[in-house]
Amino acid sequence: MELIMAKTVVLTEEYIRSAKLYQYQLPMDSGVILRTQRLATREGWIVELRDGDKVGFGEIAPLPEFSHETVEQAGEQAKQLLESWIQGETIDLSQALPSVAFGLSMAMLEQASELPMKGNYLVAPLCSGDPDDLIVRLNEMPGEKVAKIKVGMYEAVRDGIVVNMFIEAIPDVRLRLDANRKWTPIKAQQFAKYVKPEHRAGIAFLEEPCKTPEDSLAFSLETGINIAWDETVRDEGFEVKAEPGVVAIIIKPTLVGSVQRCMDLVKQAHAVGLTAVISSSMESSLGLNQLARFAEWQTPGVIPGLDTMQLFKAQLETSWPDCDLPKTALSDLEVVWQK
Ligand SMILES: O=C(O)CCC(=O)c1ccccc1C(=O)O
Ligand SMILES: [Mg+2]
Repeated sequence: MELIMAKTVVLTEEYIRSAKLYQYQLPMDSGVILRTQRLATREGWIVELRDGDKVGFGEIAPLPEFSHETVEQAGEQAKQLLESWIQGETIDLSQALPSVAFGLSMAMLEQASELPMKGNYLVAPLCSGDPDDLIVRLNEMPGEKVAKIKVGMYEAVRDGIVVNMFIEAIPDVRLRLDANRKWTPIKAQQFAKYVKPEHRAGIAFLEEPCKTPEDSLAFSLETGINIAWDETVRDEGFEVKAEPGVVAIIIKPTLVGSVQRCMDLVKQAHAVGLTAVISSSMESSLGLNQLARFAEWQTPGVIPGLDTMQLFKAQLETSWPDCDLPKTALSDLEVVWQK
């Protein structure tokens, strides 16, 4: 009898689908530069899915200079796919724009109560200014001390000195360095030359040292410094495989695509012994919280690359732990579409 009743409830709920699309704009810290442009305002969409009394949210926010789609294109596609979802159709996200696939699949996951609540908020502190600030934060960090430093912006010599300084100040630190494909093989070699050999073990990995994956692999072979793929994960035809010197893949869901695609990548990475690191594409606090939950669920024990709340001047709906920035509620946003 109980079984039959439960079934009836599910059937009726399936046909009470509704959805909303909110538009958000959040002010950024004045110093945020993405490749060639300053990002003064972060823009995107929040999708709200309802089915019966179950609700789920997702963030669709193409990142300028990184995503290939614009925020307008993403919004248009989101509306089309939401129309189908409302009709009760199963929607195929494998062909959708990455940011749309990510936001919609996350909303569906949350709506189906399949995204666990517990998040990993122990993020890898990102050094985006004064190295002394990072040392203070690392000393306060419980457990494994992992930090992320951008390299390749100034002289390779300076980067080498900064790395030596960190490892000398905090001997058990595990640095994640990120060159974002900025170096030629010669520049990368210069950097390696300045990092004292006994300090190389303090580098957990260096993300994308060179302009091409081939040069990065050669760099790792020559220097013994472990590397990780980030941009390469989004290259056409990328396949997860074990390669000498490669220890991790960085997964930025907004740039990669659906939750399912991200889970496949994590699974494939683990199968060949690589670490998978869930990382931010500068989502608002709403999306960032979901990424922290996703990271705890799919990559337990691995510190995610989510220290990007500090780049914002405001939060959205969900608070980020220990962040005292002002918060905009979803109810303050404009609903641009609903059904
Ligand atoms: O990965 C992290 O720890 C923080 C996120 C980050 O570095 C990033 C965020 C948005 C766009 C590009 C990048 C990057 O990897 O350079
Ligand atoms: Mg990177």
